[in-house]
Amino acid sequence: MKKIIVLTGTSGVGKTTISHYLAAAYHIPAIITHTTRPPRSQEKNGVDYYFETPASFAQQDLIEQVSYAGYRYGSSIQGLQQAWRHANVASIILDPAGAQKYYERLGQRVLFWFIVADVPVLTQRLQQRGDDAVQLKQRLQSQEFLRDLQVPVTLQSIATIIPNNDWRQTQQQLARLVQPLLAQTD
Ligand SMILES: Nc1ncnc2c1ncn2[C@@H]1O[C@H](COP(=O)(O)OP(=O)(O)OP(=O)(O)O)[C@@H](O)[C@H]1O
Ligand SMILES: Nc1nc2c(ncn2[C@@H]2O[C@H](COP(=O)(O)O)[C@@H](O)[C@H]2O)c(=O)[nH]1
Repeated sequence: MKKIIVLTGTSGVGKTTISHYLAAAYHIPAIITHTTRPPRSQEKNGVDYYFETPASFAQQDLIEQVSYAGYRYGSSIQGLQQAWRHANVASIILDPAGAQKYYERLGQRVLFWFIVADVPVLTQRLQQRGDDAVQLKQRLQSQEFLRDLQVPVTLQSIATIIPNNDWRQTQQQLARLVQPLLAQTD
């Protein structure tokens, strides 16, 4: 059965880092989603996101879409189909509402991994990542940031919690989770 790892957690917990690691270490492709948010300094169109205008975002064929800290985000059916053409397991980064939608549509195919880290740790990481200071301040105070510190109640029963304070320990937990998954046949 094709599977999708849904990575969720608040800003700066390491979702992108983990999705890149899953791709590099385990050949688990990351599905690229769409956003109207402007790119950060290191981000590239078609790699980190498809960066859209509000008009081009509205033309996408999306499975689900949300507003987060003032911008639109959404994931396309084509992204999922393309990833599953090449691999049995793919990953995607979604907020809790998107994760809930995927679970409703895909049921047992969804592996819901909720990433956590201590707030002082992730705040420092976001500063070091070079996030714009004004935008970072807004984000750390946003209701979405605070909401996404905890597993949504509706997904608690399927959530796997992944602490990401220490990268070596994170890698070890990922290995324990991924190896049996990749060993399963389709
Ligand atoms: N275990 C770790 N140890 C040290 N630094 C880390 C660790 N995990 C992630 N980072 C760093 O923390 C910063 C935030 O990580 P990342 O961009 O992956 O978070 P994110 O959850 O995708 O954030 P956002 O939702 O804001 O895009 C990055 O600079 C990344 O290199
Ligand atoms: N429901 C969806 N959520 C998404 C999608 N792409 C990203 N996200 C989530 O948005 C916030 C903000 O992301 P950032 O890159 O600006 O920090 C974060 O929680 C992501 O998980 C999507 O297509 N659908």
